Amino acid sequence: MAVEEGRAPAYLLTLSCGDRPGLVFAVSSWLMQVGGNIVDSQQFDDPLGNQFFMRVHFEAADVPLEQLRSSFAGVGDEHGMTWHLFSADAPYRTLVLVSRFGHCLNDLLFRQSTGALNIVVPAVVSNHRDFERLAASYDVPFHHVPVTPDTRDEAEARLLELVDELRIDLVVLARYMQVLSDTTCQRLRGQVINIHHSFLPSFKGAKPYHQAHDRGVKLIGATAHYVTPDLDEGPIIEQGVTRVNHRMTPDDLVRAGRDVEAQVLATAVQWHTEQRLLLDGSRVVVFPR
Ligand SMILES: Nc1nc2c(c(=O)[nH]1)N[C@@H](CN(C=O)c1ccc(C(=O)N[C@@H](CCC(=O)O)C(=O)O)cc1)CN2
Repeated sequence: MAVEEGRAPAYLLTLSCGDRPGLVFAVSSWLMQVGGNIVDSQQFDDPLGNQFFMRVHFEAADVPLEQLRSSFAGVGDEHGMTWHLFSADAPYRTLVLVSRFGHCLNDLLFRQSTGALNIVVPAVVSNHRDFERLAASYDVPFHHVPVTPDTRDEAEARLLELVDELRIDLVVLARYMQVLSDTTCQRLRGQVINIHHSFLPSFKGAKPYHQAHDRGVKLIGATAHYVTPDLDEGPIIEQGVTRVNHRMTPDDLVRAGRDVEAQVLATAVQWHTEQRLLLDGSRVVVFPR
């Protein structure tokens, strides 16, 4: 996303630490020191965990990112902060994984092509070839990485190789139906977002729409979450629902769920790339627009 003509470069600072008086003063004093101008600032104090969370969008002329980082390090250390400081305009290098259902992949590629999402997609990876032509239609390289019980480790090694080779910032599981190993989840902690096709915690597993049909629910939904080794248990980023009824077959529910899945995933990716998500243990603090 280009810097607007005449505007100073913009940055995003996110931080979390044990709550105590003076944290906002410490951050705003540092911003004064570096000549930063606040565009937007949000904070949350988790009373149960006694944790403080903050997101600051600011502009600062003539101070390179690395200099801002080395300058803020002192503030971060003094207050025991976990912090991140990024350029607000740098697009996220996003690897998209898909299996047999392509509606979320298609939606992400379209939103990327129109600039609706600040991402670049250096590659699409799949354990099937169904969406090779879709990727080609967006000039995105396609990698077929088949997964069988015998090739699961090799497939994951290839995935991590691509993450390094392509300098990936974010991995999106856009209806990728293979369970990632503990090793891969640890290696990519906080960098993998999955779209699960149910309103979690209901209907975990591979066939949630059939489970929903059999249960006779009147609402179905989708959940975007960070991926952890425990299937469908990761910290929830965003959820959405739509109304259904007794006349609808499992296939009708699959069709009704597609748009919810695509919208929920796109929102989660947008919030992640705008540094609006901070992990609070097994929960996610969201600083929305
Ligand atoms: N470590 C994790 N990996 C993945 C997660 C996750 O939460 N943690 N989510 C899945 C996506 N998913 C539901 O959203 C899901 C995918 C696959 C299965 C499953 O049972 N897969 C079977 C094979 C199914 C098939 O080949 O079609 C299996 O792996 O044995 C359940 C839920 C993505 N990865």
